Amino acid sequence: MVVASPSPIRTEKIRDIELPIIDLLAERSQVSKLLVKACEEFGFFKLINHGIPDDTIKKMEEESFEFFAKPALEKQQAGPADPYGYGSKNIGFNGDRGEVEYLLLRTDTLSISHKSKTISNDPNKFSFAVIGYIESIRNLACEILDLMAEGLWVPNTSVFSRLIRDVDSDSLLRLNHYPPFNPKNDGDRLATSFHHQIGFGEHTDPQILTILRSNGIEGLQISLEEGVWVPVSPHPTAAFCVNVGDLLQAMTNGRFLSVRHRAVVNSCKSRMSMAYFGAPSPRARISCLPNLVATQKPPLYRSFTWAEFKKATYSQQLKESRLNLFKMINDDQNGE
Ligand SMILES: C=C1C[C@]23C[C@@]1(O)CC[C@H]2[C@@]12CC[C@H](O)[C@@](C)(C(=O)O1)[C@H]2[C@@H]3C(=O)O
Ligand SMILES: O=C(O)CCC(=O)C(=O)O
Ligand SMILES: [Fe+2]
Repeated sequence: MVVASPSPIRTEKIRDIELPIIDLLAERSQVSKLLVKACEEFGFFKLINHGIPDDTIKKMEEESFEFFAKPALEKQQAGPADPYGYGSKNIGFNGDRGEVEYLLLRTDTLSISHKSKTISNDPNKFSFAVIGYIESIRNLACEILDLMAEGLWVPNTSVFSRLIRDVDSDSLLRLNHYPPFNPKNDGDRLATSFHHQIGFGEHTDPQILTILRSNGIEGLQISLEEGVWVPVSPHPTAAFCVNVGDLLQAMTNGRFLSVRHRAVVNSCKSRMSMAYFGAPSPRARISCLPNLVATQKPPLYRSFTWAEFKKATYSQQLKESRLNLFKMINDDQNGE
């Protein structure tokens, strides 16, 4: 028998914190300092004056809305999400569920052109919009990563961006749609449990960097302290919210934080988000940067390939802390 677990929302605290807003048009060394500070303190920030043309964003959003407005059977033509394709309510392969439907796409041109035939009645229009959006977002991600490297005084400032510029980069685009959910109007027996107001359960993003755009409806929350959730208010002009992924935390030897976040469902408005996850090639080896290691700060994680990390990610539930599997075991911790 399935028993609804008691609602955890009553034991959670919601706190209001304003995330840093970073203006990419400000003076370069100032921007890189602010980026480093934001990644160390929050792992998240909002971005303004990012330079992505409105039209590129608009075209992508229109395609996304059009797709989610289709009848379920048509959307399923793009699926199942194994892991690329269309999914609804089931997330990943380990029993996670949420009030969300989504489309997960690889970001290489060939795969988008191919997949678009199963997604849209006008595949050329769809692939044109997606390829244009991905190209702009990838360039933006690289620009941010180079600035971060400058702020960290890393000798080779393309140390992060070269990973996602790789032709074999495993970057992803995820389109999420959270239909409005009002438990009172839902006949589902479990509907009154808090579980069903969760659109996308708490997790960290495994990749290097995530660039998220939402349709101005609130729902994203971050947790800097266990049990305390901070809603990220949609910024009227900040088109993007950026966050550090697990790989960047590992490469910066824990200086940057890959922070837990989740998406909750709005009771009357439909929410849509588009997340670009910048990832390296499966063969890429991830190790912490030498200039961030010192006698007092030994490496926190062992070196690993993205293929290894991804395998661990997909074998676990959303909420698991995957980086823990790669922690160095040092003698102090063994009490020796
Ligand atoms: C339950 C899962 C879904 C996920 C793979 C995983 O096993 C654990 C991490 C999940 C996550 C979170 C961030 C991204 O949305 C995502 C695409 C990713 O790379 O890791 C998802 C995975 C997914 O939905 O397939
Ligand atoms: O929809 C959102 O705001 C967050 C989605 C998310 O965290 C993800 O897709 O990994
Ligand atoms: Fe996420």
